Amino acid sequence: MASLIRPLNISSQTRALSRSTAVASQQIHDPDDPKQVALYKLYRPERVTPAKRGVELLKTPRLNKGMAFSIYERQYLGIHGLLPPAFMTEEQQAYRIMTKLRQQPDNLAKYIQLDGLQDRNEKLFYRVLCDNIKELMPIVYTPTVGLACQKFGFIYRNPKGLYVTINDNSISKIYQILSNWPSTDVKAIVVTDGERILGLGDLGAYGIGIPVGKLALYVALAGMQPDWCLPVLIDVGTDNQELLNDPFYTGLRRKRVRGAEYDALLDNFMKACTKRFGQNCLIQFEDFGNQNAYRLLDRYEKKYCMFNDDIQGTASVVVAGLLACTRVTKKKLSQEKLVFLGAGGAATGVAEMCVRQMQSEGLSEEEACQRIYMMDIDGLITKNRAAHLSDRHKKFAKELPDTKNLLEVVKTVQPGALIGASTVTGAFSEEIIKEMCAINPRPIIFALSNPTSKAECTAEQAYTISNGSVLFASGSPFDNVTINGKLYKPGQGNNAFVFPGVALGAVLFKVSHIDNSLFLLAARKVAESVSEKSLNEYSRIYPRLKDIREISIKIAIEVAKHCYANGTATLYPEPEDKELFIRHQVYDVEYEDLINRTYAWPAKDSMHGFPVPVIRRSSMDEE
Ligand SMILES: NC(=O)C1=CN([C@@H]2O[C@H](COP(=O)(O)OP(=O)(O)OC[C@H]3O[C@@H](n4cnc5c(N)ncnc54)[C@H](OP(=O)(O)O)[C@@H]3O)[C@@H](O)[C@H]2O)C=CC1
Ligand SMILES: CC(=O)C(=O)O
Ligand SMILES: [Mg+2]
Repeated sequence: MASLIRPLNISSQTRALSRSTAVASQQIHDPDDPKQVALYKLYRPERVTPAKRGVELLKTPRLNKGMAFSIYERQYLGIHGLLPPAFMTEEQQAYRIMTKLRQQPDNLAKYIQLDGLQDRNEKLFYRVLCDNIKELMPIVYTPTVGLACQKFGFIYRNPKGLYVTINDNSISKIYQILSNWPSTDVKAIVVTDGERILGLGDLGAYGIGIPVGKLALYVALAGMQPDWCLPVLIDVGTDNQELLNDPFYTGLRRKRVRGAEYDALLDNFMKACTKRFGQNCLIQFEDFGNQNAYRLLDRYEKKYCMFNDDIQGTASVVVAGLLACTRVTKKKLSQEKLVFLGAGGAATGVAEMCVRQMQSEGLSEEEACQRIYMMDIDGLITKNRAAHLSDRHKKFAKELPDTKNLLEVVKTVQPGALIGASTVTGAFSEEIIKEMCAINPRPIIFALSNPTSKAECTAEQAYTISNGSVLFASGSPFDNVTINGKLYKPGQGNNAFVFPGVALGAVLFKVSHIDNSLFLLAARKVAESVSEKSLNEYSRIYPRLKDIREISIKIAIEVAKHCYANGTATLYPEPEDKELFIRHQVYDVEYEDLINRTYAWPAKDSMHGFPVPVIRRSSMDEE
């Protein structure tokens, strides 16, 4: 421990470095600028002295600071003597957590430890998550969250969201449930019905882990306030027989309800949310099954402030990756041919956004669709299959023979990019990757299916088989790969680059509807955030994970500009300086002083009166 923690008076620059991701909110504070001070006072989040005291305060995760409570707080708030007499800074607590976490035997144990921390001390949970995002995102999010969902009944300890079931099918009942949630200031809901949890299929009520994980990223990657966020599981049963037989299953033991009753539940849910939390409450749909995802998006997108992350968020992040690739291939997206393995919500959303991007580059819609080839479980989408295709897929149908053979399709089409969102592990075989390399000097291969166990190929396979020429991305993270002494850093093509920023903009500027074109704007922001060094030195076509927080702010600014221009932003007066407005409201992972809760300018380098240790950045957090 002594070698890692050095008590000393460190310069503000060193501290800023060690906390760079955590304090984005304070980066432009200048107490000498009266304009900034005035705006800060106008936009600062409400602060009130907590009504809770004593043990009750220590058991409130949003307020608890453990041994970081100062002597004044301990005495004033009735907790003196309830804690060990020593004091710890937040940094020391974070260090202790990380040390223990790294000693856990596996990722599920790490997930459980972090889950427990979130239940005890919310601010410390986010502090640890923000400071170690590259190391911990695979725990709170894909791939470990998938395993946690599969084992949810067994590892269950505390509820972290709301459950609305088919037995609560009326607006008043759902309103009642929403009213039971302790925060009245909910501004964003992530909801799933658990039918398509990552690529793991129907996990029913165990799917609650996904909204919980997505909302943890709202806070960690965009600085949303935790009490604005509500995870919801809609339980209409499950068709997963294993779960129905599972003694620990936490949901309704019945087959899935479909049809009119299901639709009525969803309608009632949307109305009840709006009634309870207001018409600007954002509702993010997540991991709905193929037959409902697009249908519900079409049904609600013009009526509510909502989006489907798997369709629109994924589309945005994949187009971002493709745009970054154009800087290497020196070909516009509209000059590429693309083959998709999978034609569900994710792949179809991406294909449609590629069409929009190609149109912006001068192609007609028909010409753009001609460049896109899609395969589903029945094979290539061809004109022969037209009678059984949805309208969405008809426009991509090709005058080609039916085939289920991806290699044959790649040989026939000669695509520049191969994109997998199929949940088929290992579908991109050595032969297929070699064929892509024979066609292209820099083939684009995205294995987007989650979790890692479902990826169409691994990073190692893609880089090794292509001898490093591939422009690769995957939905779940892979380790770096070294070939012939050269280091390759696979980017994570995951909607986590997009949904936090879009949500932040939508919530802060009180957007009434999420216009689909926002996602194309977000894609361009993500693409332009990829550095030349990243592209040229490491073939990495996505930004670093630790940059997402700043990217989210950029995306939120784009959302604001676009929504004021098209009249969907309803926050008035329109903030003159949107960036400052955002930065003043994002969540700060530094503990607050609970008794001196004045509206003072936040101290730039508050040391809590104690020596502050320097925490070494995680070795995984390098470039
Ligand atoms: N990286 C990221 O950010 C994201 C990744 N994903 C991942 O993408 C995957 C798919 O998600 P989503 O589109 O929402 O799921 P869907 O269930 O909507 O779609 C899956 C698609 O894969 C097709 N498919 C299944 N088996 C095969 C096969 N053997 N050959 C060809 N196609 C096949 C299905 O065909 P059919 O339609 O005929 O059933 C369907 O079109 C998941 O693993 C998910 O985790 C999703 C969102 C974001
Ligand atoms: C990333 C994501 O949203 C998914 O795999 O479903
Ligand atoms: Mg999803």
